[in-house]
Amino acid sequence: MSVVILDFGSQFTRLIARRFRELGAYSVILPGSAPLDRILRENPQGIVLSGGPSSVYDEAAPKPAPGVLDLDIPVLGVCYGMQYLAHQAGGDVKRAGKREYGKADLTQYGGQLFEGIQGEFVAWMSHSDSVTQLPAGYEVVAQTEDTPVTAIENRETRRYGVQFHPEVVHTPKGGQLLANFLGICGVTRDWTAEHIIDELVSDVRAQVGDGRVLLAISGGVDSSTLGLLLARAVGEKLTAVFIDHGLLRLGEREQVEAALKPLGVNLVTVDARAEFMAALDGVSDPEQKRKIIGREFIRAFEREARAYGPFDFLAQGTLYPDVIESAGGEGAANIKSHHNVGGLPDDLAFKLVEPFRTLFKDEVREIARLLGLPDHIRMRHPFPGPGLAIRCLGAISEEKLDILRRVDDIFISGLREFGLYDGCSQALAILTPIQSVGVMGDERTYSYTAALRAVTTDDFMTAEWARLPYEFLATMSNRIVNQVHEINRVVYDITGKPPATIEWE
Ligand SMILES: Nc1ncnc2c1ncn2[C@@H]1O[C@H](COP(=O)(O)OP(=O)(O)OP(=O)(O)O)[C@@H](O)[C@H]1O
Ligand SMILES: O=c1[nH]c(=O)c2[nH+]cn([C@@H]3O[C@H](COP(=O)(O)O)[C@@H](O)[C@H]3O)c2[nH]1
Ligand SMILES: NC(=O)CC[C@H](N)C(=O)O
Ligand SMILES: [Mg+2]
Repeated sequence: MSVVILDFGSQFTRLIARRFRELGAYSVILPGSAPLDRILRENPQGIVLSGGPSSVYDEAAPKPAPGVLDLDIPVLGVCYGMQYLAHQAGGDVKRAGKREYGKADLTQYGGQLFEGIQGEFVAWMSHSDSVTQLPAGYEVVAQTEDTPVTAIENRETRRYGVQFHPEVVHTPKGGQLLANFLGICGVTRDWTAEHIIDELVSDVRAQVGDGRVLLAISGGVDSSTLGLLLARAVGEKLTAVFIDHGLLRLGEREQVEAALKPLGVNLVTVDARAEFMAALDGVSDPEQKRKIIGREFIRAFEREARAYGPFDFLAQGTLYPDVIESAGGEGAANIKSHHNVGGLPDDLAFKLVEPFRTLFKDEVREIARLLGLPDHIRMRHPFPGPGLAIRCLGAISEEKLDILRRVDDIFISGLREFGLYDGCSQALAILTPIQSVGVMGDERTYSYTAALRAVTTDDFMTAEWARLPYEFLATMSNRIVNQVHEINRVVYDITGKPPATIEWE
């Protein structure tokens, strides 16, 4: 039993599935045009039609396959999906005079979808078209100032539509609305992270068969959790490879080895420092750096495959944000090439095993908890695969990496010492190429500026800069300038994501 989500190209389709998972419901995303028999194979108790960039009145507008809307099960249309329901039932959809983008308050609401919801309802909108004429059998159940038809329902046929996006965090009561839809569908909400683990294990077994797997492991939460999952799925056929590319933090190699040992995965550490440094020599463009790092990772895995292999599969702890930022979504823009997705070389000889590709970080942490990953790894701040290379702006050098390593160590140890580490989702130091004038011990200095950054976020898709106490920042600034002689100025980054990103490159 499931809910089938038909994808018409929205940026948020995966978030609908994610909200259902949070509510304990199992859902499957299929292409918008999936044939009826494919949908029926999922035993759907309800169908969601996602949003999308098209307009329903366009000739080429995507549609569900014939017969899908004749099924006698509840259907929820979101944005484009609602417009499609209205259009298909004989209503009218037109380009609205006012485009609604961002937050809107519902001026009134009621009906089955909103049952039990009270108080103000903030809805997040992103549309240019609106339903201008209601089809027969439907009634309007919510409105905003600019959009008279913001939610519709037809109780008899159990067809529902919302113009806003209940799946995004900016619609705070959207989860309740989706829960109401699950109730209307009669879905039993017993789908838990344990089920997800069982499903991932059986998917991996089906994909890998008798093949051998090389797991790219970093000591971070995603790949360590994957290590435990793969140990359960394929056991002995697994070799975990940790690359020291010379871009790690102070003492990190030893810490990672010590942390991974008790997990019982078969671990190989590879020293690839010379190869990475040679390949990055003189390269200053951030995308080029990322592509080179992606390629060097694969070349290093290939060398290990020759030594310990052969391996048919390369397993990586890739998450959904890595994919979408690397332009992996339908029509999505390339923000930056994550080394494990957009940075992969074209001639990749391994087949990829990436069971977490559709999940978000907090979901992986929940899986990690159930698989028994120790908390010090589970709650560790993420550290990007390209490491310090994307925090040492412009062309890197051993000297610059060494400066950055010492600054980073002071900042991260300081956060722990002051009990602030767990309150931030991620913290980092950046070495800027800016040199400026200072005065130390009555002498003129002309040295580098270090930047500190700390953010809070759940899913790393959006983030706030952390409001660290001034006293703490003052202590950090003092320690850094006193202990790292190459630095004479420290700044704190006060930009959210968007408009900035978490890493500076
Ligand atoms: N030094 C490394 N050696 C081997 N594989 C790595 C290394 N760094 C990253 N990877 C691979 O790239 C993937 C993506 O890196 P990413 O940093 O997003 O995840 P992570 O390190 O597992 O977790 P976290 O995000 O918490 O740091 C990892 O899951 C892992 O498969
Ligand atoms: O393994 C990785 N390979 C990469 O190429 C990469 N780029 C960014 N990140 C991490 O992803 C999250 C979002 O970062 P941004 O806001 O900078 O895009 C943050 O947690 C970043 O540290 C990466 N992780
Ligand atoms: N987000 C959406 O689904 C948008 C639907 C449609 N393209 C509109 O602009 O109204
Ligand atoms: Mg990492």
